[in-house]
Amino acid sequence: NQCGASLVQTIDAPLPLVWSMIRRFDKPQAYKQFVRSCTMSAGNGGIGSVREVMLISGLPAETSTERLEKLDDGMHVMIFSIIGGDHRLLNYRSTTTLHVDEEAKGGKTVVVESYVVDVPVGNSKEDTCSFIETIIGCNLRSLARISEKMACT
Ligand SMILES: O=C(Cc1cc(C2CC2)c(-n2cc(CNC(=O)c3cnc4ccccc4n3)nn2)c(C2CC2)c1)NC1(C(=O)O)CCCCC1
Repeated sequence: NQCGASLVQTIDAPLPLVWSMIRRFDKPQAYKQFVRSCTMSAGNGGIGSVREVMLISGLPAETSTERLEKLDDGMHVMIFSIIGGDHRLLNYRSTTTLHVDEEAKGGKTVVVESYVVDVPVGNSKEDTCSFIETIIGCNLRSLARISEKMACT
């Protein structure tokens, strides 16, 4: 029993700049505010790499082990899955793609992040989606803030 959805964030910054932030599999803390640090336990950031994510203190979970499934610098697609950690997200898989918003002059970037995950026993599909989408929403707004600030300078 899985749930999933897609979230969209428009960013007023050039696609290459936004992509340079997203593609750093070894540095999720660059814009994910619940992440304290990250170390690579396999690979050097390319496909098949595995990262050990340490969360900020005060959260129910402390760690997450995640594997990079796809990183396409031509199509601007990144896919990672969660393969371990002291949390309750099983079979979580995230797909993030970047697009240029042709309508907006000055070339804005549209980020689309989709996920699927098993609904944990004891939780409803709605609760699970709401829980995950709150965090993804924070991450995408943080990415927008940081990218737009970098684009200004
Ligand atoms: O951004 C982050 C960092 C991140 C990663 C993690 C867990 C290590 C995976 C957490 N977390 C999770 C938990 C323990 N609760 C669960 O497991 C959990 C699972 N089902 C639920 C279903 C319904 C209600 C509550 C649920 N509760 N304690 N802390 C956080 C805390 C909540 C803010 C942030 N993670 C994602 C990313 O894009 O990197 C985006 C969000 C999804 C995972 C990937």
